Amino acid sequence: MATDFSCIPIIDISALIAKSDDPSIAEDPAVSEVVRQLDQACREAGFFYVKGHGIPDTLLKEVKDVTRRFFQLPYEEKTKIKMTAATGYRGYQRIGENITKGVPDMHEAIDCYKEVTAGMYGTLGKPMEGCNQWPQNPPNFKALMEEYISLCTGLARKIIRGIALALGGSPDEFEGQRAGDPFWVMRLIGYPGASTANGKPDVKNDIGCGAHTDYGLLTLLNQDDDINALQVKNLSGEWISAPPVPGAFVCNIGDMLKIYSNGLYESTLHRVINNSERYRVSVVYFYETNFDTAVEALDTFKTRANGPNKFKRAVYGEHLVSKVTTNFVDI
Ligand SMILES: N=C(N)NCCCC[C@H](N)C(=O)O
Ligand SMILES: O=C(O)CCC(=O)C(=O)O
Ligand SMILES: [Fe+2]
Repeated sequence: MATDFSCIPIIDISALIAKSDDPSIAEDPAVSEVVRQLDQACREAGFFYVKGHGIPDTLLKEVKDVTRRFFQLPYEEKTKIKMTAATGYRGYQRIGENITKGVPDMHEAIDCYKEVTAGMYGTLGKPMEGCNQWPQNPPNFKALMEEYISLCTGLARKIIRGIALALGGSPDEFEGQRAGDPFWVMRLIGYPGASTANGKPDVKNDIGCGAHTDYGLLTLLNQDDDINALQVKNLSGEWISAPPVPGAFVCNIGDMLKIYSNGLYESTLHRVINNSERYRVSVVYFYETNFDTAVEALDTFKTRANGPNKFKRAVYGEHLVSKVTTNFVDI
């Protein structure tokens, strides 16, 4: 449940990282303090920063630098890995191709998804079937991103174990059928500076990405240092800035975790407006449930105390497909 938060908390999760697979995790005082902070942040804002996460700063920078260099290439080069329905919505989309609530977003991106092989999830998974399309240069682009995805998957799993405890469940609540085989999405995104987007320097407020919620469990956002562009909506309808905190990820709750928590945790609306003159890059990793799992409120004392089920059960893959197949113009 979002409140009138005015800033987004920073949580040092190092104790949780150290103990996440320890059988005594639930009794560790330092972990309990992290869990308390996660619970508070998820209830009040649905957004928080994490530091002490263990992913090297050099890697956070490298994935952004490689992304930035890709977007500097001429359009003809970028469109060699064009995203279409036939590629399973994987690949490059130009500025204005992604639409949010009917309005074109002022960003370009490479979208990647966990591989879906033919017939893997029957008709449900058909639109997402395909392999990712990676740029040829630098030659280690694919390997670098796969390494990053693997580290983000491990990190998100650990944070989700903490969130399971925060919800009054067992740390294993999201293993197995729920998210033991987590689907993932990664978006490499570029937002032109205000002047480039408009052709003149004085016009502001072009929407880099319109107000939306994320679709799955937990998002790990690695945003450019020094540019303040991400905004998060609080209960009063005010847009609160989520400025970059170097070395930290911005984390936020997705629609599936809202359902699992029976609305105790909100998937908070957020948007991007790059009013700076500079081109902004973000690398966004989305940790999701199993593709074909049906999601409904967990049965823990906290979710039960929040009253009868507030949301209809949802199948994550259906939710994703309904978004992906309506998110783009002209493809
Ligand atoms: N996989 C995720 N969460 N992508 C978020 C993209 C948000 C913009 C999209 N046009 C929308 O309207 O959802
Ligand atoms: O670039 C950002 O800061 C946020 C992007 C985002 O919200 C998304 O891709 O879902
Ligand atoms: Fe988002």
